[in-house]
Amino acid sequence: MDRSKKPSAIGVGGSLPQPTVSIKDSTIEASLPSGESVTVHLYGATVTSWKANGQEQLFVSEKTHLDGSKPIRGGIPLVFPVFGPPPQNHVTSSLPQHGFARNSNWEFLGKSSSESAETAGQAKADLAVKLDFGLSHTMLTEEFRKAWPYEFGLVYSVTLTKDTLETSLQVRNEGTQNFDFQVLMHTYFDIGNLESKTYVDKTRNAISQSETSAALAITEETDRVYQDLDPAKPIIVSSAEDDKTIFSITREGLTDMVVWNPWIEKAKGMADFGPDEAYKKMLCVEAGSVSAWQTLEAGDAWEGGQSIKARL
Ligand SMILES: O=P(O)(O)OC[C@H]1O[C@H](O)[C@H](O)[C@@H](O)[C@@H]1O
Repeated sequence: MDRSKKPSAIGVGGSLPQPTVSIKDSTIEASLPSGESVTVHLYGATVTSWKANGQEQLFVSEKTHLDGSKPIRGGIPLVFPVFGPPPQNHVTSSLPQHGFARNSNWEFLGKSSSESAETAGQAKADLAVKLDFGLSHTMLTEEFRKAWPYEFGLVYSVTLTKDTLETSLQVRNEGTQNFDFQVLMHTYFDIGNLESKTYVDKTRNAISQSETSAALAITEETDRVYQDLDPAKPIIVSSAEDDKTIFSITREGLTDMVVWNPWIEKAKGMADFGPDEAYKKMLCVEAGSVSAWQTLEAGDAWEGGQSIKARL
């Protein structure tokens, strides 16, 4: 029997609080009725804040530029189409370090929210809000378009649920030529205080040849690329002191993981990193596909993403 046209009973369903989305200047903020929120800056479609369990989960440098003159130092900058300094004599050679996605103005494509099916006694438990952002070749500066002359479309989705932050990127080849790309979600985690406790990144399932230990202690400058990981097996960032999980990251389509902490000297050398000692409260754990090139054929699309749980 089709009851869709019948008025719903007062107090059921529709009267429950819904997610809110607000747009202010160049930022989009989404909040759930349970208090979690996420903020995305249109410059780079950079997630600049994720609040969950009553606290900020991402690190943003006090000295970051937010005016579009430099990539945002913190949150989740997106690396595309090249990771690190571009190789010489390569199609990406004229691009800046980490490509152009983090230094381009994206557009907000809209929001959608969803709820899990109502189950007895557990109505609408899994409320989620998704924000979509777009970047295409027509939106790039002339300089970037010349440096990477492919016709592409990116759709970046940021989904907030009570327990997770999910970020996923769809890359479309809208041209007639194949292109190669690398991609990375350069997540700066706020880990509280590295000084009073030692934190480790448990790359439990790393099959990298050089990494024999399942856990990596962060006690000095660290910049490593772990390759060929099983994306479904979580990377755990935990406190060595009490082995408590701080973050747990699963991925789809992203088999590499970069772990980076600049430590004291490098932190001091970065003009947009501050305060100097902030290296003690941040750790970058970056899900990506960077150790090889993904080839995307004309007309094809690729998708990859991460799902993060914090301080559960
Ligand atoms: O200073 P950026 O261009 O933002 O790069 C910051 C860092 O990104 C990644 O984590 C790389 O592995 C590091 O080598 C690099 O220093």
